[in-house]
Amino acid sequence: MSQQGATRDRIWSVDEHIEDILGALTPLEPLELNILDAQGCVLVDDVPVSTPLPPFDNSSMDGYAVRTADTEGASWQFPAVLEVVGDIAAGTAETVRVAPGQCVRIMTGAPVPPGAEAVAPVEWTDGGTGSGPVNGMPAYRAAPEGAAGELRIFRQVPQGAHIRRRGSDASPGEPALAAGTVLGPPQIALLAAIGRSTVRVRPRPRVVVISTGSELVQPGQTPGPGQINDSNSFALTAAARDAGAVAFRVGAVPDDPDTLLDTISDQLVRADLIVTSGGVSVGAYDVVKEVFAELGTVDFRRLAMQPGKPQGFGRIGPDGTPLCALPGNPVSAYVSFELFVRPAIRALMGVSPVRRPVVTARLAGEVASSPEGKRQFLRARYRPEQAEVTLVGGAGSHLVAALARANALLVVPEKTTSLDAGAEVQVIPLD
Ligand SMILES: Nc1nc2c(c(=O)[nH]1)N[C@H]1C(S)=C(S)[C@@H](COP(=O)(O)OP(=O)(O)OC[C@H]3O[C@@H](n4cnc5c(N)ncnc54)[C@H](O)[C@@H]3O)O[C@H]1N2
Ligand code: MOO
Repeated sequence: MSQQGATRDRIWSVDEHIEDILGALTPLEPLELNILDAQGCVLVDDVPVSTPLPPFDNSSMDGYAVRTADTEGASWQFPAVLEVVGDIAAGTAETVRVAPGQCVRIMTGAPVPPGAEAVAPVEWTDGGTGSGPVNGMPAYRAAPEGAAGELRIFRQVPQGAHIRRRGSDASPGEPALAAGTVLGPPQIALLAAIGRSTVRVRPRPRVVVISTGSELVQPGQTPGPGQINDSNSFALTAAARDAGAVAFRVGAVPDDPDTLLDTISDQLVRADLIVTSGGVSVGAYDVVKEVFAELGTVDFRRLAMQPGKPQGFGRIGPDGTPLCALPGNPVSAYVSFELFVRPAIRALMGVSPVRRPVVTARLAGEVASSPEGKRQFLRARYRPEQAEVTLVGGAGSHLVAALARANALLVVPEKTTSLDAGAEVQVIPLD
């Protein structure tokens, strides 16, 4: 057999294909992004705390800033009586000194005035009403007189009570976030809190999704005889977004080499990765294979898996943009995406682990037969509470309705040709 023939006849394992794809990719160059645009991205540099958090001593309660000695022994029968000498709202810059026998009305988040050592919540006081404890303060506009007058405090106020100290959450020089952190909402909160408006991250890859097939029409159009709706471009675009990419759905291109080449050439400018579906098998109109096999930079292989046997991966265009050519059957395209494209997107983002976790579960029902020598990915419903998994639909790679009812893939290893009910199996949850 010729060398070429040997390569053509070779069957590659799922793991070999994943490793070849990952080995060919390097994370995208970092970009300075607005912190919200950086959501889900990986931080490239350590971010130190640049400003103390909280930035100044402030009150954690709506109440009165006091000198603690003035409240010593205060009780319901013998309240401390203090003069209210000011009113500090959050955002106020001016400060009033609290002298012995005085207090200042203060709001949550407002700076603690000099002289004050603690805050008495308004509920510990008469709120200046001259009667018993109150539940809150009247609005300033309705009762501006609440900012002055006499206040009774019914409890002794401990030193430092209800004061959030400057720097008690984070101090300058401490690490705020380490390089490699994936920015979720709490991390974005911290960046904003320390005053960072932008941050250097590996950006989300821009993924262009193109489906191929002259039989395809777009949802909303009426399929003619022999035509079907293009579902892959939607599934793959959604899956790319789910994996963290910025995805562009180009839609369906007919099985015409020139149209496909023109379309892809137009898309290269906005693509870090191109994903195609269809046209990779052995038919006379398998346009993706026809176009890219000729260029020589995309390798088409058969894998020992079901669904998803025919696969292509390589580089195209002047910048060597990576391209994943997935098979057209809807379940094959989706499963291939989960196994190969999702890790590729995560590798480009610098996120780890790149692969979805695999869990062990008990099989409810049986797998009557599975092809020997192929790793089979059956659609399934996984119930984590019971660590149990049930098959959904059959093995056919056209079963898109069953796919929509599944939330996991059940992995049947290459050497396994059937599984008994109750068997311990490997499951890839998809959510
Ligand atoms: N003689 C052989 N025929 C086939 C083989 C083989 O080894 N020898 N492999 C089969 C396997 S396995 C697969 S998977 C498919 C892969 O085919 P292609 O990637 O070339 O895909 P198409 O032929 O274009 O389409 C296959 C199937 O999927 C439907 N399809 C395609 N695109 C979409 C879309 N965007 N949305 C919805 N459905 C789509 C298409 O209509 C076909 O029914 O080849 C087997 N054949
Ligand atoms: O590999 Mo195909 O994906 O079995 O239908």
